[in-house]
Order: sequence, then structure tokens, then C-alpha cells
Amino acid sequence: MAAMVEKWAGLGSAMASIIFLWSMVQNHVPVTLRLYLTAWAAKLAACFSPYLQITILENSAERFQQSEFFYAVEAYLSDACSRRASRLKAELGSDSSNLQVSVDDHEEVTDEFSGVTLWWYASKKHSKGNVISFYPGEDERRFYKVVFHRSHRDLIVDSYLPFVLAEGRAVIVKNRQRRLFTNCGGRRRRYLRNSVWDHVKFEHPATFDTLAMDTDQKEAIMDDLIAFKDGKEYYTKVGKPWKRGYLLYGPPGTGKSTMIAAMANFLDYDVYDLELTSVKNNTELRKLFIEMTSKSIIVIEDIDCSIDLTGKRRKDKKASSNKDSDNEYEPDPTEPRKDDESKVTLSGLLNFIDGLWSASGGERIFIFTTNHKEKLDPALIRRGRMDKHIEMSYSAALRASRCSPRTT
Ligand SMILES: Nc1ncnc2c1ncn2[C@@H]1O[C@H](COP(=O)(O)OP(=O)(O)OP(=O)(O)O)[C@@H](O)[C@H]1O
Repeated sequence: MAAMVEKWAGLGSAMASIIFLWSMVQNHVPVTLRLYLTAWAAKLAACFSPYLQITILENSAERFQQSEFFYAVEAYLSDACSRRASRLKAELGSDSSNLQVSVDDHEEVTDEFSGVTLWWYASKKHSKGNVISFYPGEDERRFYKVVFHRSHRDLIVDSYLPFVLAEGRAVIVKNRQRRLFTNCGGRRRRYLRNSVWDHVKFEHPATFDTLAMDTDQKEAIMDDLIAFKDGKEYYTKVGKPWKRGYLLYGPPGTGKSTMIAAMANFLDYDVYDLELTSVKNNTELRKLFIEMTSKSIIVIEDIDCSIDLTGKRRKDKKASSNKDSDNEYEPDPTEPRKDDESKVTLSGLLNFIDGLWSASGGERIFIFTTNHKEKLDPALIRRGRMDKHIEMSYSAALRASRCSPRTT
């Protein structure tokens, strides 16, 4: 018993010495050296620890692109492990109608795989950049960390993590609600949501059955869409990005928007309604592009009103567009440049469609609509960029109006 008491007393004095030494270090050692020492202490501890940890960040380097793996992990943990967690958080789902329950920050959840136990943690860390953000959450990077015994390294890396990715993807698909995105909402709101896009649930009821159009033409379009959707191998084989462009042209009210909705419903894709006049410059356009998910249709309506195809800039679409009118807005060279005018250039747009960036993500369809095909720059609509040109005519629209139920 006396030996035990002596042992505890020894331990107590050792602890007191460590605390004293640490407070000395805190007071007298410069911050940079202290951080260096802390990092080394962590490395040293890791060498002797029998456990390994893998971190999965929400954003890859410098918040550049959101990590699909992070969201797969989030979905997997919410679905498979949240019942074992004692602290959960509930948020509105992506379509703002369903509740999503997930594991709260700093909460530990255990999982088992092939008889091996693993521990997951969710947390946030502040980015080390010098940028000061005015919006909450901007300088924070969320991450998940999985800890396991180092003897199971191969099993975890080669089998468990791919399993989590596949399961998480399946959960995302199962819970998926198709969305209609816009870049027109308030800039501040989008920052708060940590995204450059706003979205609502996509609920347009149009289908190819309800679309009035020549049957052969309709079937040709559907075949083309199916070939695209199933064409991953083909695109890889021929070395082309997995994307396709459609130009829908014809007078107002001939069903161009309806056709887009029918395509989205047919393919089960999200729709990104890109308002070019709200995009500040080519850099912002690229950022919007990076944040688009795959399996999506990117729409630029009335492309001739959205961008000055001669290389000069044009005012707001609304200012210039009375769609039936031929009165074009002519930019006045003496007019001072306004900051809120879009500076997206034709070359920026061409890069967006099929430059190096266009290949990232894959499985995307670009659709431009116009009432004046003849006004478009040939470079913009050449085959390869806009692979299929579809004319929408009044005769089909007339058929549609005859078929639609009468309103009184
Ligand atoms: N071919 C069609 N099939 C089914 N509905 C049609 C067709 N054409 C027009 N409509 C109906 O006419 C209305 C206008 O169609 P829509 O908005 O798709 O035309 P649009 O060509 O996109 O017009 P705008 O150029 O003005 O944007 C919608 O209510 C749509 O249901």
C-alpha cells in the first residue's frame, strides 16, 4: 500500500513538473518555435502509436473543389452508423423539404469491417491562409477522420475505403432529389451556403410524351440521349470529354424550355440554369463550372442576348431583349464601364464549353437556346461544341396547343 502511495506521489510530481515546464515554454518560447515543437511532438507520438488515421477533407487543396469522397463518407455514416452516435445534427436536405440527420462535429462513431473496428470523427479546422472572410464558415474546412490499428492498413485502404465510397454514393443516389440550380440568387446567401449556386427542387412535369414534335425527330433525340448516357466507355476510348452540346433554336414559345425539361426528366439529371449576364468574368464562370456536379444539363437560354458575340460587352439581357425585336443594344464606346456588367468573353465561354476544364466531372450536357440562330458566332455552335442543332417550330407548338386541355 505504501509503495502504491509512493508511486502515485511520484506520478503527481512528474505531472506537476511537466505542467510547469509547459507553462515556461508557453511564456518564453516564440510562437513559431512552439508550433514547430508541437508538430514534432505529434509526429513523435504518431511513431509510437499503434493507430493510423486518414483524413478526408471537404474541399481539396485551397478549397478549390468539393470532394465527392467527403460527401460519400457523410452519406455512409449518416446511413450506416448514425444510430450508434449519441450526438447527431439535423439539417434540411438539399431540396429543403426533407430532414437529414448526420453525425455531429467532434462525435465519435465506431464501425466494423471484416471483424476490424474503426473510429470515425467529424470536425472542422481553420484554413491557414491569410484571407479574412466576412462570411461565417468561409475560412473553415470540414473533415472526417478515420482511425484504425496500423496492422489493418491494407484492408482499410484497399477494401474498406472503396466500400465506404460505393455505399455512400448509393445512399446519395437513393436520397437524390433532382435540383434546378441558378447563379442569380443573392451573392451573400450563396456564401452563407458555401456554394456559388442556389437551387430549388426540379419539378417540371414535361416529358417526351407530352412534347409535341415529329415522332421520328423525337425518337432520334431520345436515342441520342441514351447513347450519351451509356457512352462512358465510348468517350474514354476515343479520348473525348464525356459531354454533349445541343442548340435549340426557333421562335419564342415553340417549346425550347419544355424540351430541356423533358430531357432532364428523361435522363434524370440536374439542371443548371446559367445566367451569363450575372457572371462577373471568366474566372467566376470557371468557378461556377467547377462546382457543377456530373449528371447535369447546363442551360444558357437566349445565348444571343447573354453575351456580346463580337467580343464587346453587352448590357443586361433584359435591357437588350425584346425577343421579337431586332433592336439590339449597341454598346457605346464612350460609356463608362459599370462594375456590375458581365465581362465574360466569347473565348471564356468557348473555354467553358470545351477547354481543358470542360473535361472535369464528366457526364454533362450543354444546351443553348436562341430565337436567332443566324446571329450566333459560328465558332460557338460548330459541330463538336453544339453536336446537335434542333429546330423548334410553330407547327409543333400549334399541335401542342391543340392537344392541351382547354382552359376557360
Ligand atoms: N412543342 C411543344 N410541346 C409541348 N408544349 C409546347 C410546345 N411548344 C410550346 N409549348 C407550350 O408553350 C408554352 C411555351 O413553351 P416554352 O416556354 O417551352 O417555349 P420557348 O421556346 O422556350 O419560349 P421562349 O423562347 O420564349 O423561352 C409552354 O406552356 C409549353 O407547354
